[in-house]
Amino acid sequence: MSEARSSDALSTVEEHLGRVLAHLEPLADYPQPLMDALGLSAAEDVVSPIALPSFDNSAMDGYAVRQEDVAGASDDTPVHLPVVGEIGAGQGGLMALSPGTAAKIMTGAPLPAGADAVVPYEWTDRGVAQVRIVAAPSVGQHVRRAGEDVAAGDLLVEHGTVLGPRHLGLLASVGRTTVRSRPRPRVVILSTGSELREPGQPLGRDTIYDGNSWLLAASARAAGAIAYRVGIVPDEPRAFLDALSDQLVRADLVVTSGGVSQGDFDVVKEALRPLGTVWFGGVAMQPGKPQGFGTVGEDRVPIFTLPGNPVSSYISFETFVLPAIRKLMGRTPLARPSTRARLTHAISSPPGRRQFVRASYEVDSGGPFVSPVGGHGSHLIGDLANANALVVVPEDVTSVPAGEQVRVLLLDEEF
Ligand SMILES: Nc1nc2c(c(=O)[nH]1)N[C@H]1C(S)=C(S)[C@@H](COP(=O)(O)OP(=O)(O)OC[C@H]3O[C@@H](n4cnc5c(N)ncnc54)[C@H](O)[C@@H]3O)O[C@H]1N2
Ligand code: MOO
Repeated sequence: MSEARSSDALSTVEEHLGRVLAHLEPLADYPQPLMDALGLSAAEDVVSPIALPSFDNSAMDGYAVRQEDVAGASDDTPVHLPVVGEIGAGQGGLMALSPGTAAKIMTGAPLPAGADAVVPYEWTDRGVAQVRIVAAPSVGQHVRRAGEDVAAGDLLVEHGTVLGPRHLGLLASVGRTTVRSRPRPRVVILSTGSELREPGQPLGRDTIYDGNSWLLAASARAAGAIAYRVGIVPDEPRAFLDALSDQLVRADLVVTSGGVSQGDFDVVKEALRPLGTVWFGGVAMQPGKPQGFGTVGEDRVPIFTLPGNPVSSYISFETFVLPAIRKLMGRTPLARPSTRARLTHAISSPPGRRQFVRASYEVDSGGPFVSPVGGHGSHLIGDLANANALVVVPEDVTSVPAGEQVRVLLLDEEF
């Protein structure tokens, strides 16, 4: 962004999101230790270097046999075989089984050459020198064949897969120690406002606790980022710029809240405008109209300047910052997918603005339904905490009657 601009005309949500996404590229991938890759997007096709199982082995504790030696075994016609050895898991070497003999074998131990079945202990007298066998396995029974699960060269994890516990377990099982993936973006969060105090500190009559930096840091972490919550910066442009430049070294993204509307102490606007690299303007949405986005510092770190009202801040995060974090991480889809539900109570909405209505989403025998929670005020954080969804009312709609099917964003759903 080469110069600061602002305009009275509102951008649409899509225009602003486009403005944001155009400035972001996925972070460079590198091989990460398996545990660090949990929840990240794989940046390689992982092909198995080995087969699984990698050798024929026993599925039961019992005796390795040649099936033809025990084919007739029953309670009435038991078969007796000399026991020529014992093979535990992790032991085995290259032992071969001669015709007419059995070897004790434990679950997971390699099947000796010549053996083609395993008789479980339960079908025997568990003999040590000689074993009495009263039932016959079929050929191959209780044997786990090399390669029956995974063949060497199989594609294990496709590029773009979000790595979960089962993927990581599989990668470790084929001997991988790392997997190429995109790192978690480091998101620095700053709250501005001389009225703010840290939770735990005493409050005066004119001060409030800084809820936003926690709300935003938790949202960033929930989105998969590493969140650095810097906390409170007073309404002084110098202090804000100092705090910001201290943080840039560890930031892939900066998110501020407050100080971007029309007030006399709008510190973020005042401090960043002269840089000429941050756009400030209005977006046709409610809450969340005053927005800013651009880059700061030599490395052009992207910065979001979100409005200070807590609900505005949160909904701005959901609408713009969440897709940005997902783009940096190489995750798709970028935006939270929507679903549809029946609206239980009528709602009104300002013309020309996309409204995000806090709501509670449930499903009963009549299908999904959604009920507005609390009022419209952007300060109503108590109501926000009781919501699990946002009803999206389009810009050209000013009222929606009860019973209508509406578009809903489910806030706690993985995607
Ligand atoms: N004359 C106008 N006034 C306002 C307009 C407008 O268009 N014309 N827009 C309103 C809207 S909409 C919003 S949203 C807010 C955005 O204001 P700022 O981004 O400048 O935020 P502040 O003024 O700093 O704070 C607004 C409000 O939020 C509280 N706040 C701020 N930070 C925190 C925090 N970290 N934790 C909890 N609460 C916070 C702050 O105390 C204020 O009450 O502007 C409207 N005004
Ligand atoms: O847009 Mo403000 O964000 O309505 O409260």
